Amino acid sequence: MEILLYFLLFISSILVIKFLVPKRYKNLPPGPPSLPLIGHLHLFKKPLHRTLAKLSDKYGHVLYLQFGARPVLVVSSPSAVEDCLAKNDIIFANRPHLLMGKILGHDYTTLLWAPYGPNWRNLRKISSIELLSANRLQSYSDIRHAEVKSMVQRLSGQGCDYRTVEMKTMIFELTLNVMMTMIAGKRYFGGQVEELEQAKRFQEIVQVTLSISGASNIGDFLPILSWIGVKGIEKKVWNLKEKRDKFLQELIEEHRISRSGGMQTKEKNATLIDVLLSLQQTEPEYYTDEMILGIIWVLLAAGTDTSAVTMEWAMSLLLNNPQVIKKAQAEIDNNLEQGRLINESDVNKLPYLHSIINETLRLYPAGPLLVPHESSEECIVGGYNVPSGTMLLVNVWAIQQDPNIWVEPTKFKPERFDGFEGTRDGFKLMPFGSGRRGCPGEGLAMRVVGLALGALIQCFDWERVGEEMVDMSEGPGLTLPKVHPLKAKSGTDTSADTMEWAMALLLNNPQVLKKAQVEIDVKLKQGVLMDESDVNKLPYLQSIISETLRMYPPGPVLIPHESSEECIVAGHTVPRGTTLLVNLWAIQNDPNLWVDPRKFIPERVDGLEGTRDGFKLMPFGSGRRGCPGEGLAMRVVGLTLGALIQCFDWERVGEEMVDTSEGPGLTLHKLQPLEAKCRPRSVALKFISQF
Ligand code: HEM
Repeated sequence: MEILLYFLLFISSILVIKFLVPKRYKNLPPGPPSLPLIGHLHLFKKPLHRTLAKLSDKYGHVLYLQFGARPVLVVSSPSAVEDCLAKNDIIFANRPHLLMGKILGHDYTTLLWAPYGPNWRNLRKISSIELLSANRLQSYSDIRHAEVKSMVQRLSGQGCDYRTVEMKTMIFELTLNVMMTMIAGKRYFGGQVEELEQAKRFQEIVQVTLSISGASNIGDFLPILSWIGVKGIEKKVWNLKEKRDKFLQELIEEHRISRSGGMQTKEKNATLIDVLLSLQQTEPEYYTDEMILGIIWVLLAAGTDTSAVTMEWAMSLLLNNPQVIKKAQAEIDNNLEQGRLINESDVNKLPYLHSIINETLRLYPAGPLLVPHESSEECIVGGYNVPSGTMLLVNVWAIQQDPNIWVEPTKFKPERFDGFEGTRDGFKLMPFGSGRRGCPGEGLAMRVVGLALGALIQCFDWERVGEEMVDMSEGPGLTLPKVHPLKAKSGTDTSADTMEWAMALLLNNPQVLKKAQVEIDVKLKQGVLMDESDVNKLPYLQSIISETLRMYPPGPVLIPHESSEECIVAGHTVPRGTTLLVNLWAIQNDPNLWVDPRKFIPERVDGLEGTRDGFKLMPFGSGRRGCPGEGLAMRVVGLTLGALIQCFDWERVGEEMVDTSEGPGLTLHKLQPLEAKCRPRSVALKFISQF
């Protein structure tokens, strides 16, 4: 079998060299030596923009590479970009045929993937005039304001102390909600989600899309691998397409039904699907469902992650540069009336905020290599001949950090944009691309990013989670994601640690969660959110908390005591002035005292009143220096945990059990912050919707 495979590879490499590798051109741009068959694929290291920047430094800013069977031109100087995207704009206004475009782009017919020609021109016209025009965007400004307000409310609901916030998730959900409300009038994340099943399906589609977007498909460069049956990520992408198309088709159907039922939407409230369906009525042959579906997906795919990663980078840069946050807060406070949340029209009066966004887009452009273009004819770039059918990568990242163009290019200095308007400076700053295939969503992106970032700066003080600077490493993927999702501090306490442990244990023991839900449903009044006095009626919930405190006492070694006199302990003499460390954790997990001590079995403390069992269970310590906050902690944990169990169904994020490794420090906290999936329970929907 192996011999056959090598034979096929050999034969196919000869075929590729003969038929696919372009005939020798004279005056091609320079490039490093290449290997047979794979060309320069062995140099393909992520992040690709950094690898290509190093190669360009060595071989020149017009660089010619061979990714397997595909010739590639990499440009990384303003004049070379001008040659491609201004002088030869039409020639380079095509996209290469890659697997994603074939499957997710409906055989290269959608706006993102279509070749330059009448179909692309028409799609572009529709998006500019009908979907993303200034008027249309203005008509959706309330949607964006409401989403940003809801994010601020959720963050403020966490109290006045600093708390750690999962910034990445929060920002990503905000942009998805904004886009889906504009497109279909639906929000799928956060509070007030109405169609839970639909929301869950959508969330799954988004997750798979994100996991696929960072993967490269080797078959795009070595087609022979596809021919001999090496499919790579192809199957995953087909599955995604099937689920995505079914989901979007149902959304279109829903809108069609409500329109035909006489619920014609007023122009102001029309969603983008409504706009496209009314165009379908006038020209059904062109505006097919498949075409509408393609447009919606491109807007979602191109518009969500790009804006979200830009905000995440901006917040990371701000956390590492607190003086910039202070200056931006002062600008907002001086320009807006006190007590009012920033709105989109305010953003225009805030040049420093605008400079922060430009400086973020300069350092971390969401498309560091733009989207690949392809030449439809032979042309000249930087004095070199470039064959037809060459894939073009514009290394915007390298240009925007070039020390010959920018002073101290790696430093975050929004002031460098003082007095600068817009987001484009010739060909040296162009985070949204340039020319015919430049980004049509720039207006929307700048509104969403400006408003959301402005609100986060206006409404909150921010701090890093630890002493260290926020890690700024870049991950793989198309939209320059951060390797480490951003968290920021907005307090920490033992009650929070206990709740996190309890939730982790419940996720790993779903039968306990079910039993606790049944107890709450049976003992409490239906349709009413539990309150503190209910906790006393719920012995199983209390057992869960006691068992959590047994396995993971917040103070695993009690706060040190000291003997003021000589005394006898277990028959031994202990001198005066001895520090006493009580290893509570060891006692509470001692196999001589507890059966299967590392197993989470709340039933073992059935019938126990309070949280104390002699000296074998005493999470709050004992005696004169025992914890005076026990009562408060039990109320907070009991009520919060109870409400979480009452209101939501919980699931682990993946198949694996939740990692319960313990972190360093005096309080026993989880090493890995807990992540979980939840959805509101039907019994609780009514009161959740009133929050
Ligand atoms: C900060 C946010 C964003 C950034 C940095 C960004 C950047 C880009 C870049 C660099 C390109 C490729 C240009 C080229 O190939 O020459 C692009 C294309 C595109 N963008 Fe954006 N984008 C953002 C947000 C959006 C939004 C909100 C939408 C729409 C809802 C959108 C829709 C598109 C589409 C449809 C294309 C493909 C255009 C075509 O091929 O004709 N983008 N964007």
